[in-house]
Formats: sequence, C-alpha cells, structure tokens
Amino acid sequence: MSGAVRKNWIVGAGTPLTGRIRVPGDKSVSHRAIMLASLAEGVSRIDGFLEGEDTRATAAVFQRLGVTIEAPSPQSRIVHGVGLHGLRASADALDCGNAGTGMRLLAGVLAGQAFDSTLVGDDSLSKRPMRRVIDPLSRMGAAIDSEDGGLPPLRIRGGRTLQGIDYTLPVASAQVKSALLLAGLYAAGDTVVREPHPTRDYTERMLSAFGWPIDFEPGVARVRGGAGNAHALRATDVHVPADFSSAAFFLVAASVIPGSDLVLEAVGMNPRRTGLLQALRAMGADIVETDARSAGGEAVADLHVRAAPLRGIAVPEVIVPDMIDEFPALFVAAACAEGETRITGAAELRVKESDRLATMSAALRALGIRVDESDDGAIIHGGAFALDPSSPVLIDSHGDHRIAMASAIAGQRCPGEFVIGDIANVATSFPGFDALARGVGFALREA
Ligand SMILES: O=C(O)C1=C[C@@H](OP(=O)(O)O)[C@@H](O)[C@H](O)C1
Ligand SMILES: C=C(OP(=O)(O)O)C(=O)O
Repeated sequence: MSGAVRKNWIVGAGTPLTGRIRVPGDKSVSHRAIMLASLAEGVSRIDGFLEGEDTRATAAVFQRLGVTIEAPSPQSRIVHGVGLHGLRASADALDCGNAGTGMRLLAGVLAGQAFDSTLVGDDSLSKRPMRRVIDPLSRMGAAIDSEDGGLPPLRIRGGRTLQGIDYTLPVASAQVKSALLLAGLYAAGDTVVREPHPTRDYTERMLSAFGWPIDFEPGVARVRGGAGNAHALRATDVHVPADFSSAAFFLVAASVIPGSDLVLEAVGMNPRRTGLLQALRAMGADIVETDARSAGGEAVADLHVRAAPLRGIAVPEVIVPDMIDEFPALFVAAACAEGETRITGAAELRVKESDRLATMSAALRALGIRVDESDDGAIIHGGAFALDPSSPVLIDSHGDHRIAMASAIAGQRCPGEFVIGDIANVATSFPGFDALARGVGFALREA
C-alpha cells in the first residue's frame, strides 16, 4: 500500500509441493459479509473472515460510519448491525486501501445515505476506473463527483432520492452489479441488473440469506426497492469458505513442479469462480475434487492436485469472467506448458491492481519466455525458464498481489534465484502466503 515499507522476495528452485493446507477466507464474501451485517438489524457473526488488508479496510470504513465490529479471533467478526438507516456520517475520508471491491460496493451503499461521504484509496486504487459505477448510480439519482477521468476520490452527496433502474452492464462485473443492487436497497421500485455474462453471485445470495426480497438467476438479478422502510436486512451468521483465487496459486504450482502431491482443504467452489479449474484440466492438469459438500450455504470441496505435464490451450472466452483473477497464475501454467496458450476477451485485466496483461507479459519475458501481447489478451509460448547470467533479474510486481504470487510460482521452476519487488500488497488478499508456501516446499524468503 502507498507509504508502506517496500518489501521484496527472493525466490529460487523449490522442492516438490506436498502436504494439506487451507488457504484464508474468501475476499469477495468477506467484504460483502461486513457490509450486509453492518446494514442489518441485530448481531451477525462472521467465521472464516479474511484478515487481509482489503477486507480490514472495509471493516474499518463501517466502524468509521458508526458500526461496532468486534474481532474475538483473527478469523471471526461480530458485527452489531445498525439497520439500513443507522450509519452515521464520517468527518474523515473513508479509506478503501487497495480494494476495488470495497470502493465500488461502498459507492452503492453510500449513494443511499442521508449524509455526504468521500471514498479514497491507495495509489493503485486511485488509478482505477469508477465511471462504471458512477454512471449507472447517477441514473438512479445519486450525486457522485470524481477526479478527471472518473478516478477516485469519490465524493458522494447524501440526501438523494434513488429510483430503481433496469440496467444492462456493458462489461461483466460483479462489482458494478453489486453496487447497483446495494443502492437498490434504498431505491423506490425494483432494481434489475442484466449481465453480458454471469458473474459471481455472492451479493444476491447473501441479500437473500439476510432476508431481503430478491430474485436472481445466472445473468440477471432483481432486488426489491427498500424506500420507505419497505424491507429490512435481518442479522445472519456467515461462514466464509476458503478463497478459490488464493488456492489457485497452489493449484498451478503443484501442477507444474514435478513430483508435487498437495491437498487444498475446503475451497469455495462457486461455479462463477472456478474457471481456472476448467482451463487447467483442459491443459492436462491432475486435480481431483473430494468431499464436495456445503458449508454455511456455500459449495466447498477438497482439491487434490498432483504434478502433470501441461499443454497449451485457447482459453474459451466464455470462462474468462469465471477466472478473472486467476490469469496471473494461468500465465505461469502456460509458460510451463508445451505449445501455445491463447488468451482473448480479457481486456478487463488491464484495469485491475496493475495492467495484468502487461505486468505478467513483462514478468515472463524477464524469465526467458516468449509472450505476444494483444489489446485483449496474449499468446504465451511455453518453454523453459532461463535467467540472464549477465545481470540479476528483478521482477516488478507493480504493487499487485497477484503478480507477486504468480511470479513466486514461476521462481520454483527457475534454475537460479531472482528478486520479486514490491510484494507488500500480498497482504491485501493472502496474508501468510509466504509461510504457507514455504511450509509445502517453496523456496522463498523476504529480502
Ligand atoms: O465482486 C467481487 O468481489 C470481485 C469482482 C471482480 O472484479 P470486477 O467486478 O471488476 O470484474 C474481481 O476481479 C475482484 O477481485 C472481486
Ligand atoms: C481485482 C482484484 O480485487 P479488487 O478489484 O477488489 O481490488 C483482485 O483481488 O485480484
């Protein structure tokens, strides 16, 4: 995060990955659990909460808005909900840190309040596009000012009367969908959101679990308007599954490091999140789901992965939204595969914490892999990693947690050591990644 001490990793050839591990709680579910529990009437308990910087920032925002949130243990939160109209103005700007999810969903919540608010973020978040939420929220009656180009900070004026809308998203985005559904809780009339491709449905499912009237199916959600106290959210306990996007790094690492045999426990298996599993299996990966079950209303399974030779594929565009955060890891799988892997229809990767098409292409090229980048994707030519003996290799993660972790996997297949720069933001989504990774066989140390 901006202002944080710059931390680096040194990575090098690792050993086969073995053991059983559980990665931390799901980031998307943790953000939403804090939000809905805060707006609910009564006390909700959240278990399996992601103690990452992104989700802690969201909890801190609601504390600033007057919500009492206790942390009886690192992975639990007890949220004393204040009801839909119980939030109080904050004199200070509300800091979303590095989290696009936090800022975009909060824009929806705050558009419906009686008071003004300002949302700010770190250097990376301050460069991310917010027009995608400002425009439709404005059509609902919200008043939101931004910096030129639709960038944060967002100044959100309160006291507006919101109207439900029927809106078709121009790009598949669960964050934009969720912002509109949350604003819809304060609107007169229903809010309907239609998607060009179905995206993760946690907001819809959690609204329903908190007792709000909502209808949804893949690709469309209709939330009833809550103007005039027509409806309320009722406190509910939330069990957060392990984050598939965090498990993804180990699925790829164990697939490409020869001799690996690793089990990932209780991974969230929402079908809108597991596109990488389909892609890896099409590439030849050996990943077996065992003990598929439901935990707190979410599908989870243990994933048993053994190393296997991979071959390149053309990633079907239809699964791109289902693996949108997994492309940095997929780049590494593709580099280790035989033949070419083609990615298309993934221009959204350019507006994440970094331009992930550019940053991953640069990372692989620094390790001797040929990558042809295009506007909306890349062709990765699988091959052997090679380090230039004449100069030490430094991969810049650009402060992007997923670039840092993906590069660390590549390092395990490299003949020598290299440095990954600016890794502090790994703590936004996956605190403890380094210790967990070392515990199963990664060669990785802080520098
Ligand atoms: O709704 C969410 O929790 C998220 C949606 C995705 O973003 P977009 O909605 O921008 O695709 C994803 O990249 C992000 O990590 C989390
Ligand atoms: C894109 C991501 O998150 P966010 O948009 O919340 O910053 C991510 O975690 O990869």
